[in-house]
Amino acid sequence: MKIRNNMVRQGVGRRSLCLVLACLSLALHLFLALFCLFVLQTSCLFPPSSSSPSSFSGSSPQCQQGSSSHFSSSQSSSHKLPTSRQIRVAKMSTHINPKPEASLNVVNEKVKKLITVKMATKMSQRVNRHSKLEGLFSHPLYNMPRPQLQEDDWLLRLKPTKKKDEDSWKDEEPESSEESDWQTDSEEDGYDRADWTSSTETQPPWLRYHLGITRWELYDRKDPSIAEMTQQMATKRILSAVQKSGGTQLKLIMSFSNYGQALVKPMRQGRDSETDLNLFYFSDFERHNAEIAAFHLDRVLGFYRIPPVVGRLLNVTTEIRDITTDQKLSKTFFTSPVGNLCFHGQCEYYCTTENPVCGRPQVLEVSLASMLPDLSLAPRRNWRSPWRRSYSRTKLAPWEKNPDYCVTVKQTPPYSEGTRLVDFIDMVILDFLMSNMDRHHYETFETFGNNTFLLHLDNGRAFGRHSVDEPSILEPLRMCCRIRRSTLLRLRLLSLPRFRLSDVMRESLSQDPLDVVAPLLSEPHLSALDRRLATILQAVHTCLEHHDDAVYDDLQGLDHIYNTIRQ
Ligand SMILES: Nc1ncnc2c1ncn2[C@@H]1O[C@H](COP(=O)(O)OP(=O)(O)OP(=O)(O)O)[C@@H](O)[C@H]1O
Ligand SMILES: [Mn+2]
Repeated sequence: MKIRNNMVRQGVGRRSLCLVLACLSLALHLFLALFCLFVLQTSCLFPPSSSSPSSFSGSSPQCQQGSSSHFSSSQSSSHKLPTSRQIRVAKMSTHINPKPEASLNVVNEKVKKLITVKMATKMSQRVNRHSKLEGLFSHPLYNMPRPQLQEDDWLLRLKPTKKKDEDSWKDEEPESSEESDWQTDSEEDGYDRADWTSSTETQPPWLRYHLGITRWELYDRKDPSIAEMTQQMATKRILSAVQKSGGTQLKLIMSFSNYGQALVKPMRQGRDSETDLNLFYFSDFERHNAEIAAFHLDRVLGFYRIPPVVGRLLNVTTEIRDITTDQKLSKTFFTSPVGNLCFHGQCEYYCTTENPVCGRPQVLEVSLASMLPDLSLAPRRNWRSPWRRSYSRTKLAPWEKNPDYCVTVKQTPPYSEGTRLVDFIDMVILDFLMSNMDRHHYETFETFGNNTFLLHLDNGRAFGRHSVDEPSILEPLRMCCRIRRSTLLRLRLLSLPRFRLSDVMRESLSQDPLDVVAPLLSEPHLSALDRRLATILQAVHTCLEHHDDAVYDDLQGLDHIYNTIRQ
């Protein structure tokens, strides 16, 4: 009887425990469901704030409807007239493809949504933490007075609107100040309606970026258009994808509904796979994460000479195969033995079935670099680097045979005048830090003559190895012993624990949408940056011991800035 009572009591106790647990679990699920609903509703990317260096940070999120689900197979071209009436802060594109891969599309959209949610969480976490990057960018060395710009210091200028003479003005119907300078109503082919005027609020961010290019830099770090542009490249609907000719490896040009365009490089190998030591540098695959990291490094160094780059997850089916009008490209799609959608395109190197670019099963990581203004508007000059490498496996380049090579270079125009040599050394420093041996050429905007900054294009072969450094990249600095004072001071700043290059790079890269998939640079690559920075500073130190003119003083009259670093 006693035993039975005990059993009954135990039974009742267990049942009420189960009931409590069930209730708890129900409440928890309800809470989670409500929470998810809330997060998904508010999971828009944050609009950029002009005061913050963070690409996606800002005060309050803005949500908007995604663009229409209409697809077009027409190829964009630069002669088409522009679009987009308002600057939009787009949320991750949410179009639904009515075609067969609809279910896979839904999966991809979920991945994208997850990233958006994760990013929002990251942003809110970062607000509370001390930001080394913000500290760095608020330092006087990153806020130096900008040179007074003359009219011919701008790359592009808007044509002045025709001035009407006073009398005829009175006779005519006055024009609205809002009248568009560029108008299209080509919505039916997928492009936004264009209603742009000379007023910046009406222009899409990529146009404002182009209009902001000057003789001295590609963009102003504090210009909110830059963050808006990268955000749009990462999220906006893609209307066209075609192969880009030129260069050796596969690249695509993608066009967006607001007439913006990007140069796309796909992920071809694991982010952490180090380049085989037996490969010549020119045999290495390009890396999408190197293009992204190079943009961030150039910005952290205070150069602003790399077109803004951002990462994105693409759907190989709907965002490349289905929309391309490029016959050469479309012929090369195939499904791999494990069911991944692959393609290889047509180009000089690695465009073969043995070297495919593959989605998983169709999600592909890519880098998108903002396109520079069309060559017809802003022609560029291509310069051979005096320190270019030999493509031969046996021959040495001239600079490898002659220890006094720089003496000649210093006497040869354009290196004998202006800032060309120190600009070149800046590029050498960037390349040594990221171990880029592929700088055989560089470009400048023709209209600025010799007196301008150097574009640091094509960084796909950087960040290939973290375990070894490549001393030959630093040879121009060692041979010429010349460096800008402002560059040297920023390098010193970045070697201090308070800022530390690896820390600010980690933080800067965390702003990229792909960083939530996996860090864009692994820790060994980040530590390599600190190690290489120490090597550069040591090389400069050696120069300072032997040369009085090692430092090119670009801070004359700015002693207060110089003094803040010396202390
Ligand atoms: N952001 C950009 N906007 C416009 N043009 C660009 C941009 N980036 C690169 N280009 C142009 O495209 C050409 C090819 O690009 P890139 O050098 O990246 O390709 P690549 O295949 O790596 O070339 P290579 O094999 O010569 O190293 C460049 O020489 C440059 O003139
Ligand atoms: Mn290249």
